[in-house]
Amino acid sequence: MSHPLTLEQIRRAPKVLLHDHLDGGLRPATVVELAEAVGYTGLPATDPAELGAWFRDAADSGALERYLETFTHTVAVMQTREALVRVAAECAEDLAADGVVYAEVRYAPEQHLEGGLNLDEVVEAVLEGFRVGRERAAEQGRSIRVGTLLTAMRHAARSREIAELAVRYRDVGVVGFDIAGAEAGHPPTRHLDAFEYLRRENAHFTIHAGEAFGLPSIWEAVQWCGADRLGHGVRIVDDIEFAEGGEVRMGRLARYVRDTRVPLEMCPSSNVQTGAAVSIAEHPIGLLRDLRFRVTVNTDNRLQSGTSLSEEFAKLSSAFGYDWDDLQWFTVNAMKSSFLPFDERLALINGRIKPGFAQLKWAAR
Ligand SMILES: O=c1[nH]cnc2c1ncn2[C@H]1C[C@H](O)[C@@H](CO)O1
Ligand SMILES: [Zn+2]
Repeated sequence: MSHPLTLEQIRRAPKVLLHDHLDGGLRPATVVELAEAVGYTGLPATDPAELGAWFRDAADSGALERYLETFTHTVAVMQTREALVRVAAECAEDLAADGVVYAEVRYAPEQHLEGGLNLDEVVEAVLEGFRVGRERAAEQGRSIRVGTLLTAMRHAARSREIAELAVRYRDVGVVGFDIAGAEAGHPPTRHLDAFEYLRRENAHFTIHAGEAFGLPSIWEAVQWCGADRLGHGVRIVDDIEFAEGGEVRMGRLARYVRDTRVPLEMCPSSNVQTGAAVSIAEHPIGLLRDLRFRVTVNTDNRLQSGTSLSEEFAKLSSAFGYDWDDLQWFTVNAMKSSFLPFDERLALINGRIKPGFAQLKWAAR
């Protein structure tokens, strides 16, 4: 096995992030300051370092439902325009500092109405925040592009409304739609109306599926709802068997997902925390990459996992011996799978990703 790449090396690579939650990526210090500003007294700690540790521990629960409870605190402090602008601006800055050149960041507008904002005002505040963050990153010599995905919560009943919101803002920074939240008991077909509407509108969407629930959820997302991508999708391995002698046998759904190049937005650390994977070393990403599924690497929730995209890649590089070629493969997969227009995807692949990796590989000779 070759030497694993170091975190510092990986930070320099031009990376692409497709699955990152805005309300799962706040800086701990910002949570503390915003809570103080809005009079939220429910935080489990007010020291930023302690609070960061609390989020990681609490999210380390082994169950998605418990993991999701931690969002009560971040969502509570994201109820004003100022808070949303600040959180989005810092998100863009933090991703750019980590070497991310293109990101799709998601959040659920319906969760940010408690302070009196309406859905459009929420979307506009977040778009403004990304604009501010992008400018600040540019001033520091880092260029990042951020697209937004609007999420509907799968236990709620506002998905059609949120899908319409995503279409309304699609020319000004919103690039797609998603559903998230507790998966078991909330199948994607409950939101079929929203997905059919989006398809009629030629719009893009991804669905969290195959994380806390298995193949039926993935099958519904792909075959009934028409998802362009799968959030996680890790349980697709339930449709892959090893015969004696090591021969791999894939079921029809696994073959369909691989053969039609359905992108899998894999989030290794998050999966270990929610129990969707046993450990990073045993994460199905190793097998799925070997079988040439269209795998991408993502953070999910940087706060809850105490991670960054570079750290996710560093962990994978240690566990699986991934080198620059592998990282470039994951990155090009992600860029190809983004919801940007094709010519813009190509421009990022040829103008930033390939030259960036070529330079790193040249320096490592
Ligand atoms: O990994 C996840 N699975 C399902 N739902 C999730 C995950 N990470 C975050 N969420 C939820 C909690 C957030 O409040 C919401 C919108 O970002 O999405
Ligand atoms: Zn997620």
